Amino acid sequence: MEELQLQPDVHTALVESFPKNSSNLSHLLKILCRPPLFSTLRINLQLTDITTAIEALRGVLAEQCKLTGMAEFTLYQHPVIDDCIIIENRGPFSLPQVEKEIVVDLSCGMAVLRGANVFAQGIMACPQNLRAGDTVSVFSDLDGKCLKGFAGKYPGRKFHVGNGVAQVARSDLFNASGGVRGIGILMTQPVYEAPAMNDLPFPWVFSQNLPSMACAHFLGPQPGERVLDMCAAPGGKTSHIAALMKNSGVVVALEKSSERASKMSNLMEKLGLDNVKCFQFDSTKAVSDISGPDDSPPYLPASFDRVLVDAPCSALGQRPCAVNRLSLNQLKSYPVLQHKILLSAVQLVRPGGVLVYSTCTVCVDENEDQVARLLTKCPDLELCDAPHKLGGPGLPGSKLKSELLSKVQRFDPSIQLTQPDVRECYNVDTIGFFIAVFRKRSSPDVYQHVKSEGSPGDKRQGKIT
Ligand SMILES: C[S@@+](CC[C@H](N)C(=O)[O-])C[C@H]1O[C@@H](n2cnc3c(N)ncnc32)[C@H](O)[C@@H]1O
Repeated sequence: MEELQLQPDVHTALVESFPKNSSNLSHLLKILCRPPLFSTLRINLQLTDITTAIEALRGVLAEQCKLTGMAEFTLYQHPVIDDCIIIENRGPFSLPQVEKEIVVDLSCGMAVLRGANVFAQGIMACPQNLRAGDTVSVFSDLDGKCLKGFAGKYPGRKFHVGNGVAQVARSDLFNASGGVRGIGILMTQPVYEAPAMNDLPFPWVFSQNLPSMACAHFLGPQPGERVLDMCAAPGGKTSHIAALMKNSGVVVALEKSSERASKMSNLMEKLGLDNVKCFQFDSTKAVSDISGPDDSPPYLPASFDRVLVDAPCSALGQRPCAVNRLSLNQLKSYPVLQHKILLSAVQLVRPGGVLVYSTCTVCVDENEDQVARLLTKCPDLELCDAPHKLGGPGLPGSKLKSELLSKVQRFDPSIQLTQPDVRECYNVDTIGFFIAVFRKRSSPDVYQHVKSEGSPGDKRQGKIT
């Protein structure tokens, strides 16, 4: 695949929204098609230390490599984000294609590019005579048109993601009982070599992109505080925040989708994080003059020390992504929703408290322009420097004042890598992402409910009357 494919009107809108002199959008769309050259893992340092974690993970990944025949991977700790382990991936490799072809759905194809094996449920087409042990070439269906059970060589648009060894026969894949589960193809020669991250056998490890890890660190939650995560499922950042708080204080996690909220709640239980309270709730309605019972939403203004808005977004920073079927209406809906959630967030954070806004998209409307809009609407908000500089500055030519561009962090994988050593590129060759950190100044008329300067944590202890 050459370039991320978008609906034509979405592509036009994106081109028009990008400041003309600031970035090469076409180069960015090419990079978004490829996986990052690093995988990252977050370690819960409450449960283990980083040296032990690296040693244990090295052992597990070495076993994986023995099975696939790949060379071992290099692992090391991020120099600034102390709970982050970086793994160097490899590729792209130009590979021969073999006679037997497997076609997988697009999401499975993208997962293979990031190191996954092919799960049996992801297989759409395979030869009539496929047997366990056969060497196969794996292709990703581009248009979502390959029907499940197709036999023979699929003639539609597809691209090669690597070669592997079938673990099952065709008869096990497509049968009346819905087919087997588990690994269908063990990827021995993927176009990009990366470790398989699912099912790592340790309770202290969580597969997470570097900018996502940065969000919780930039939020800076402290043990004993009250923290709100307004768009929380599946719970990656919530669980990170809870771990950084050493499982003390309270993390309230709101999620609009009931299915996603319930999965998140199960994840928190599995991770043993008892300081998290999960609620299915619409965050645009999370602030009210009358609070919910038993610390459930909605909440009074200024109820939280820190608030994270990891907003619903167009996700146009996700990598690798060969095709995005987002409609123009969907694209246009995100800035409006994000602004509404942010306005609730601003009310819910206490004076002096911290608000972090993040998206996994490259769209200016959802990033720099959203920050500019919020600052105009909320004079009591101040854009701050994050504790670490990992991403680059905001896009010049956006609505954000030029003197503020260095305060936001845009993770733009298309920017020219200047470091000669690949090991220095892990902060750049990431998914596309954006983070802004705000602090709220005191503004008594807006926060008339708050009768003391104490933190909301104090309120629970009866210190605010
Ligand atoms: C980018 S995802 C969050 C990812 C999450 N923070 C993590 O790190 O795992 C955005 C989430 O916001 C949810 N969402 C969308 N609109 C919402 C709303 N009005 N209130 C609360 N959650 C919402 C979506 O269902 C989605 O799960």
